[in-house]
Amino acid sequence: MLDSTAVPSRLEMTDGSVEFSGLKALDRVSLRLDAGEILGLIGPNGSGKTTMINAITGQVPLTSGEVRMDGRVISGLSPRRIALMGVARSFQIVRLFNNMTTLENIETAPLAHGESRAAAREKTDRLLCEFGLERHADDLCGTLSYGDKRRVEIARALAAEPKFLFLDEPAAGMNQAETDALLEILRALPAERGLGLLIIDHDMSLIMRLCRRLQVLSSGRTIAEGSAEEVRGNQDVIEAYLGSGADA
Ligand SMILES: Nc1ncnc2c1ncn2[C@@H]1O[C@H](COP(=O)(O)OP(=O)(O)OP(=O)(O)O)[C@@H](O)[C@H]1O
Repeated sequence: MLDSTAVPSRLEMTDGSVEFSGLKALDRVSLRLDAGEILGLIGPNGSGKTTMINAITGQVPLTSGEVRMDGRVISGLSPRRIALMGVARSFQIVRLFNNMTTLENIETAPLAHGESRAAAREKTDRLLCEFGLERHADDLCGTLSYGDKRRVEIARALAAEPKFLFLDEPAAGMNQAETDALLEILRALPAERGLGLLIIDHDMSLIMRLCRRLQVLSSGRTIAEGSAEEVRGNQDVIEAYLGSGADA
């Protein structure tokens, strides 16, 4: 049970900038994510979405600005430290240990967090069941379908019991039935686990079905924030997507 009197965790980037050899991938962007909510981060190709996740999780350094978790500055810490503090992610391109089984891949997360083998195994078994992966428990991850690999990656991220989870195109490569099943799991996570979920996706129907609040990036800047309806009707958003030639 969640303690309803506890102040929910909050992750905040304030005026974050990231430069790559002079290119401003992020330009003074602020973002807030509270435990218990799902935020959709959208924008045309190259608008800075993945860089935003990389900056918060410590994979790329901020040129200026800061990231705080519950008031404590975490920018500048190593990705491992940030992960241990409760910020987990999946990658646009799945990163699993292909020569390890599904069970072993998921189990690495609680073991890396210092849990006993028995506790790690119990947690892994529950996640295998929740994600419908039991029949693949002993299969090497390299042999799984792309959709199954994505599910293993998300299950592994959850096995670390994060406070915040960032998913970069979680349903990429899944068919409609798999996508729908994943959506049901994702939708329940904030309430069930009290975590804050940030989802990046180009699939607007997925984003609209999952997220109450959206933030839109274009050329490294925030151009709109609000509900799906507010964002959809925003002129800057329409122009950004038209300019990129992508579907809004
Ligand atoms: N490691 C890097 N080195 C140099 N430039 C980079 C690097 N990572 C990203 N960029 C550039 O930064 C900008 C933002 O890229 P980013 O991947 O964050 O965008 P995105 O919104 O996630 O795009 P997509 O929707 O295509 O995944 C792009 O111009 C990209 O080419």
